Amino acid sequence: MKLGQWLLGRGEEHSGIICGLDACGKTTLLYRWKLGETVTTIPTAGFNIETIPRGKGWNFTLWDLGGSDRTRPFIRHYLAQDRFIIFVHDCVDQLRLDEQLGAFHSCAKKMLEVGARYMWVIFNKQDDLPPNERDSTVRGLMSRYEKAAARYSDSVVVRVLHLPGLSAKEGTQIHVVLDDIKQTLQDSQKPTAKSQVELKGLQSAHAPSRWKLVEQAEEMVNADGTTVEEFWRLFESGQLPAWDLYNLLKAGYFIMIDGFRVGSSIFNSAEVFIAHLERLRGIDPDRFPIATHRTMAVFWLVQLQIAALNCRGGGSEGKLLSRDDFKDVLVHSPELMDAGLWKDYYSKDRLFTPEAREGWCAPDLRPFPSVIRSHTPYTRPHARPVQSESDRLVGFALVVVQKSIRSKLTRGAVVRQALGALQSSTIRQRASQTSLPPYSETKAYFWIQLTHAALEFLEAKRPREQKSMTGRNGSVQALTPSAFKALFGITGEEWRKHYSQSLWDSVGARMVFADPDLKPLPATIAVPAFANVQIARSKLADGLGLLDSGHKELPLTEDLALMAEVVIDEAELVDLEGPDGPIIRRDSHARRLLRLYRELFRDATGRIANEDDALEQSAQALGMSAALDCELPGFCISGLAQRAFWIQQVGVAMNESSSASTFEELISLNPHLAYEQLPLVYFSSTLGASSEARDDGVRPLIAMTSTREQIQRDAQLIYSYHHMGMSLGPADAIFCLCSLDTRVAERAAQLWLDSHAPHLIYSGGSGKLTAGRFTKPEAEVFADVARRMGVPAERIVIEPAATNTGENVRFTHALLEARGMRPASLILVQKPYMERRTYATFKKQWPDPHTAFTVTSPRFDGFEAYPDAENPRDLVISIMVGDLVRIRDYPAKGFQVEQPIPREVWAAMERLVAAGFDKHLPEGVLLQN
Ligand SMILES: Nc1nc2c(ncn2[C@@H]2O[C@H](COP(=O)(O)OP(=O)(O)OP(=O)(O)O)[C@@H](O)[C@H]2O)c(=O)[nH]1
Ligand SMILES: [Mg+2]
Repeated sequence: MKLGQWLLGRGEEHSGIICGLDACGKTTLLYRWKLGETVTTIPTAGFNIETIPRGKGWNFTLWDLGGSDRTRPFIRHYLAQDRFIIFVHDCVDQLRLDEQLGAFHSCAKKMLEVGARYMWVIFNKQDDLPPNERDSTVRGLMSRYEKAAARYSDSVVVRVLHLPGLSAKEGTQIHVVLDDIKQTLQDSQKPTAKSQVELKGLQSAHAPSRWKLVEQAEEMVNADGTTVEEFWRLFESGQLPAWDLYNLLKAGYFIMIDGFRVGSSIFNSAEVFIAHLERLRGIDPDRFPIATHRTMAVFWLVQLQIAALNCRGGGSEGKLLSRDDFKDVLVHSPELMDAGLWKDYYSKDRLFTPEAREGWCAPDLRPFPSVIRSHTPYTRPHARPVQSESDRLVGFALVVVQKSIRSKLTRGAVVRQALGALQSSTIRQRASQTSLPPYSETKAYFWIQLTHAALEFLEAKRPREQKSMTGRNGSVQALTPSAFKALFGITGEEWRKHYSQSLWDSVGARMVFADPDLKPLPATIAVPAFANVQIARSKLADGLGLLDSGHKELPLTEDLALMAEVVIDEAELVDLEGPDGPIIRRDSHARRLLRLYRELFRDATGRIANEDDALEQSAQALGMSAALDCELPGFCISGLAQRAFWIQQVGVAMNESSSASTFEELISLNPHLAYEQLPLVYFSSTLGASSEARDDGVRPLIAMTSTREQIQRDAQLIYSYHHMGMSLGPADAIFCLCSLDTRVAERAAQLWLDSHAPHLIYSGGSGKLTAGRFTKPEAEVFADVARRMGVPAERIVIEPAATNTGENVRFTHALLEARGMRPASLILVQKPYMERRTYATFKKQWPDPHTAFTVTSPRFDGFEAYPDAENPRDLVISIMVGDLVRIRDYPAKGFQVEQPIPREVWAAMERLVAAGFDKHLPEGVLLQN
């Protein structure tokens, strides 16, 4: 790639951002350049953008950023490595000199962050200075800025321009500014020895070129012929032909997907990943040298997670992600092929510390990207079908009017917010979608007015009909844009009755609302023919059907921006009481968000104490949501899953927006938070509403499959494995292993009553589970059951001391020996899911090698039928899981004979452990099979 292209982006496009405090003259300057005249300006709520030709293929695209405190932080969305800044200083505004310099510093810092190179500082409104002071004032200011700029001179070129008399209003000297910019950029394109060195330096500061990575990713993917199963087998057995980044990512991806499916957090998946790496290192430390590094493991899994979600966002909406998708994900996010990707987030000093190895450390350079961001339309410009301008504006107007009807704010306030939101989002989207027409205040306002007139008609004039027309709740809130358009027969050409084409499209009408030149705007619009009502009703039903199916797209950027504005304004009123209670509803989203925000900062005023604190806190919030051991008192969102979701979202947003120091800033930088139905973008509605989501809490960010079903399937699989299903013949004795479950006692007694054997042995003292619940040894409780069922006491042998299966064997064998009993065959009776372990233990430990064993248990119709009040489902699953691990590990210790464990059974166990059924694992166990 050519140096110039690299510096300035593709082709000859040169983009810059005009910055400076409010009212310093940015908009005036922009339109002086664009139109050659002075326009009447209002404070810019969002942005203006214009393209200004500068001779022979040189075009400047200039962004004019509103200078208010509220809009200034938005610069981070627009500044890029290849964009320059024109910083406008207002010479007249001497009271705010320090504030102006402060704004300059924050621009320079943002440039450092993104690696932008050039900034121009100009001094505006010199026409307003007394002529005799002009020169000295400007020179004084210049030296202040030059000094300030020196701090950044290593990375940023700041050109402080001396242009006597510069005035945007009068147009004096302003063209020299663009000339200087052009000249400087042209010069910088001529490769000099120095700039090549700089280029090299900058590139290695991090990041191989994206093309290289794309190439590498594609090469690896094309060369990879192994099937998913084959790969996993090779990985598990330590036989992968190469242990490179690609295979590492692939293994990490598989583990992440497995974790996702069972709802375990990235942190848990990282543990599984680490355990695998340790295992491989155990197999062959030379081939698999990667040592445990928890932060690094989490880092890569987070990157894979984001890549997976991005890829999913790119097309296969709603489809479950699986191991098979790895190649797609990688090609979609080739940056994963950059082994130094972590350098964007961590300094070496932070990453290579014992703490980062042992535990998880938050990144110190830049927070991880939030997953949601990649779903927002402005980074995913093609996510939505391209709409016509009128469709887009009608849809927007509908949201605005619906909001204004519901909101406590005045209609004027909502509309003002809406226009600002629309303006900035239009401009933002135009950056990636050049076909989008520019923002026009007149057009936007026209459609709002028209929509308002229509809804006014529905809402006020004809309440009864309105109900039948708008369906559900009889509320205009339920109207979808298509239903609305059908209902009123809106074609998108309505403006023609009111405006001439030339006024409609004029630059002036874009800037400020222009009164119609043909006919005044309507106050209300009547519903046309009845037929339209029918169409509308069916379209509305469609819309509602969609709503019910749960999965949602994130709304358009402008809708989000408006929602954000409303949340911000409502939040300001949250603490106010009106005559009939709080002004803002108790269950309003704004109230919840504000509360969560305050909780997360643990600071009643909602201000960040300092940046480190904020980072620490949001890192904690992430951890909290992962571990879900956090309860927010009074945070009234139904269900832990929802709560965890919002903690995660707000936490990530806080982590990301370190520049936001207030709730207001946080929300305007992260407007998606204002969308109440955000969880539905991730959760399917069924899962979100399920009782597990309410009660259990932990769920993956996206719902891959119902976790309950998966747990059910896995539990059944392990249950069936443990249950050996042997057929029974006559034997010398029935040997019952006692526990909490007296149904086992009954089964054994029944076998005796059915004459399977002359003797009935009960063995068991008090185990972990029965201690404190039975007042006497298990064997005695069990024997009581048998006696009640009619087994004579003299046929019952009681061994009341054993606390585990090994002791059952030894103690009972000794007891029988003492009585001179040497059974040649035993029927072992146990709980269904402990058959196999019991059998394997007796086979190994029973001192008489000639004794034959069969094993049985009470009958149940599958796993679901087994749990009861005394043996609750979750406990049983945990025990089954623990026993499966013992079946693997105990032969090596000499406790049991070997039993083969099918792979799918083991995998089911791992999923259950990841889902939290790990309470009965043997101590210090490693789960790799
Ligand atoms: N005397 C004088 N006034 C100017 C000059 N440039 C702009 N103004 C005036 O300053 C006021 C603010 O100008 P704008 O262009 O709207 O300022 P802005 O920087 O875009 O302000 P925001 O959009 O609020 O950030 C207007 O009244 C302009 O007429 C100038 O060169 N000289
Ligand atoms: Mg402006």
